[in-house]
Amino acid sequence: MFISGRSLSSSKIWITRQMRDKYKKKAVAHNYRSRSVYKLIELDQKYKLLNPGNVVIDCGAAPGGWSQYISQKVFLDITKEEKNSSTIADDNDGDDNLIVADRKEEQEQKGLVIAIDLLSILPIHGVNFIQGDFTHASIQKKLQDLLKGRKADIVVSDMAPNFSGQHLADHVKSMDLCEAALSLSDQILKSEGSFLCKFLMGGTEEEFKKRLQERFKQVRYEKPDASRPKSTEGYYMCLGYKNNIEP
Ligand SMILES: C[S@@+](CC[C@H](N)C(=O)[O-])C[C@H]1O[C@@H](n2cnc3c(N)ncnc32)[C@H](O)[C@@H]1O
Repeated sequence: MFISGRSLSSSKIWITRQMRDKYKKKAVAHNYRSRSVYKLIELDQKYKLLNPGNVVIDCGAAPGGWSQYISQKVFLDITKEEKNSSTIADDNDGDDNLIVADRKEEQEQKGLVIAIDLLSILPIHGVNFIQGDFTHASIQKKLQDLLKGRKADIVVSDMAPNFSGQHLADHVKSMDLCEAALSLSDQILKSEGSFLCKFLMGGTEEEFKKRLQERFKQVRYEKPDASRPKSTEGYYMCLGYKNNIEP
């Protein structure tokens, strides 16, 4: 018997795994749309990637877990910080709340988050969503239009191809998505900007890493705790874009 393309026994295994998965439980408890948000959170905590007022591009965003977290960091951190300090100074007749509102408005004006995916997503506060194939010139043109000449602080890509079951073919498609994300970064990243991309291992990732090293001061391989050990996925975390690369 099949349920949504899975046999009954593999569906049972999938459901049991989901129920046991600590990141899945955390994502539900914190209203995140994906467990994979914890991969980004781990890397953000380690490298301090995302800050209020940043310009961020999220490639392969559906269902939206990463974009939710990015939006919180780009638009709302300032509110938390200011609220904490206003708890200490509580004798100012609400002046702190005005400061919070002003600073928040300032960040909302400065910050820009653009998310792209083949699939649609439900709206997320502050996130400009483009539906379409990231590798198509028309989609990248829409992205450039939204940027209005501004440069990005960080480009993240959690894009993954539909798994065909043929490991080598999936690896090649995954590296093509990485190449597309890097090529966009060459056009829009600020000097000293960051780039994070997921890939499926399979042999050519070392070649790709060399090209990253030409462009960034630091390139590290990462396998966040939330990335399932059995999965062949890994991430390249790149810091300090050198900005002297011809696109
Ligand atoms: C692992 S999911 C991303 C999960 C996301 N980071 C989150 O936290 O919700 C990978 C996504 O990449 C998208 N994707 C794959 N190829 C793409 C392409 N060529 N253009 C845009 N999105 C693509 C898929 O549609 C899929 O939604």
